[in-house]
Amino acid sequence: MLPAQMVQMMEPTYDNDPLTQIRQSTYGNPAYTETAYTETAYTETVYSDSVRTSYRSDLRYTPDIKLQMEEYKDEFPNGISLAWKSVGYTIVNSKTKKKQHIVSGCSGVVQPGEVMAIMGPSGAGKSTLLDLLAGRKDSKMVSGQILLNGVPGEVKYVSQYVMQDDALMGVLTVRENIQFAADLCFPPYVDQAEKSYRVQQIIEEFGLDRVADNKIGTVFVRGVSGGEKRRASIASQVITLPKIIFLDEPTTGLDSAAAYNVMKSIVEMARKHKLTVIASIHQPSTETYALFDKLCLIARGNTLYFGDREKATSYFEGLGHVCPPYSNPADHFLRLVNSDFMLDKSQAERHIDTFIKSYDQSKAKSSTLSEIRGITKASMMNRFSSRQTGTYARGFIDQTYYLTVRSFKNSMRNVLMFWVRVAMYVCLAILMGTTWWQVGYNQENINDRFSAHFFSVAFLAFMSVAGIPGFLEERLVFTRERGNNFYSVGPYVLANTIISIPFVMIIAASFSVVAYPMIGLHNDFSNALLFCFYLFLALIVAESMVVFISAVIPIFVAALTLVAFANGFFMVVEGYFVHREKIPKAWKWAHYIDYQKWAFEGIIQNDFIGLTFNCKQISDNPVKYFCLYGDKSGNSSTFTGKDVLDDYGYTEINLQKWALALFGLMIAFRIGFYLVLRLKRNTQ
Ligand SMILES: Nc1ncnc2c1ncn2[C@@H]1O[C@H](COP(=O)(O)OP(=O)(O)OP(=O)(O)O)[C@@H](O)[C@H]1O
Repeated sequence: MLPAQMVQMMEPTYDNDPLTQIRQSTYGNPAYTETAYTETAYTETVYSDSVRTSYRSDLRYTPDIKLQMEEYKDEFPNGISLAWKSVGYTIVNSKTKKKQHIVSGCSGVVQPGEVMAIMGPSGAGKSTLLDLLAGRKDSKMVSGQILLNGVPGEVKYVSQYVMQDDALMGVLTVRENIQFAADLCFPPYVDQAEKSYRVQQIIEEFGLDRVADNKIGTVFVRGVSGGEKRRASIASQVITLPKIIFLDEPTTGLDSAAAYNVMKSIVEMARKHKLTVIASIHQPSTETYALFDKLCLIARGNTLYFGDREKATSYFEGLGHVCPPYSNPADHFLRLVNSDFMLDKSQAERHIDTFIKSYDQSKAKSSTLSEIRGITKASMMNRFSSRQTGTYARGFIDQTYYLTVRSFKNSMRNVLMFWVRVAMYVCLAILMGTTWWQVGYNQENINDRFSAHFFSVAFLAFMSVAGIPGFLEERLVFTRERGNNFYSVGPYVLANTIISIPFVMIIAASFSVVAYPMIGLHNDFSNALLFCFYLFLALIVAESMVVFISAVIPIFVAALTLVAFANGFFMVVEGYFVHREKIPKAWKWAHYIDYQKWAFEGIIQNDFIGLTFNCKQISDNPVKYFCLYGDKSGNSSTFTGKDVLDDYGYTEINLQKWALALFGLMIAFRIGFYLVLRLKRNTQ
């Protein structure tokens, strides 16, 4: 039974609906307390003062219902502390085969509501430490212990890793991007109104109210500022208020004011919702640095200082490194521990060793260790238990639905991706129509007809390369969202396939409507429809090949070259330039996997069969004709389209089977696309 139904069964006797409270608690509302289900009356504040809800809990419910509801409430209303003891990460150097300590012996603790900065010079090990704490490293190479509320546990069930890039859909608004994340991250029993409420709340918390309905921005559309984009990206990734948040350099690429605003939003959110936040950061400004509660300063993978941010200055003063007046402490520390530019290598090593040793013997370290001991529960044999939700909040169908809706909006609004292509195809159709204008039914027009069909298929398919930039942009968003477990590969590939159908249909139809009558092809509506259908099939295979190749090599120039090469190659082995029988044995296989061949042959069959062509009259008395095809005795004035196809050896074409071959190729490329994306995740 869903919680919503359970709650409705309770028939509350108060004015305000407790449903909201109970549902909110399911995704971590800190205002919710453990007492929510005790059988005494109580009042509590939910979300904001403006939404003050009071209710009595003398409700009619059975013990069973109570149990189920307990399962859905916020498991950790007071947040989760994160502690790490002697954490290390060691790799084996592939060249020297020697062990290399990337991070070693790091300890620390961050309490709920606190925000910690990991700082250090470039290559110090910040990202590695962040990944270690987030449980993103291969456990075989990891040493030490990660403790959640004092006991070992799986960080991934209670945390979110916010990646550095702002991969958002540029043509969608800030609200739409965050709403998409909400749709996929909240479980199905959280209804639309509640999700929208939560979206509005996080928009306000991140100071995005003013630009909520502005587009993120693309190369064509001026969107929100860099700082707003970063905040929108972070907001969309923490919409469910995970208890622990890891941020990989959240301020990189921003000016100091934008960086400050980003960090301020994060800090306020952490305080308000008792979230534990850890961020790696490069050179924060004085104001941004002052927002942090704790500092973990590392170099060469070792801790040089861990503790309260406020105490760091006096700690280094104690070591004789006074922070000059009016200077930024963060800059001061980073300069102090940066040995990259020391010419003497051993001197540089000694310089860092001094800091490592000083910290090992410091009060700062011993008080950190005693704080960890303090929160360590009596028995370390216990494991941190949290509700281990499935990997995804929504099922396959929901994921596919939300992805399809978003892709549809994206394509409709993305001028570059779609409408420019449609315009280009229509222009090409006009160009072809005027060039092949009313191609006619004389025998000298046969070649023109073939070339019109060849060019229609080949050029339309070739121009599917125009989809590469749009796909690569979307792929970045996919990579981030998949990393955040918004959805799996299957729904993404399915949505991508579904959404390509209407758009490819529009392209095929807009081309056919213009080109077909202008060229003067087989004058029958059903033939025109079949022409359009075959172009549609060819294009959908071409699109599938584009996404497959772009998934294999997600680099624009490389993908473009490879797709162009494949299409060029398919043109060569199609059987148009070189007679099918003359294609060398070595390339025969390519002829059969060539989608252009199946489309071209289907289209010529559709056009030629049923048509009659005129031979050339060569004498008046007696009347004699010269026929290139069919009856060449000179007595016949016409020949059929079938005669032409027979002459070229196209005797076995079956329209249904040829369409099936195209469909099969589309499925094959889509399966390849799916496998590549799956495989890439596993190897990342
Ligand atoms: N898997 C690995 N194999 C080899 N070297 C590694 C590996 N992981 C990390 N390193 C090395 O360990 C060091 C620390 O890397 P890390 O990316 O954590 O540093 P960082 O402090 O985040 O650097 P930056 O600020 O420049 O991003 C670097 O010298 C890096 O090359």
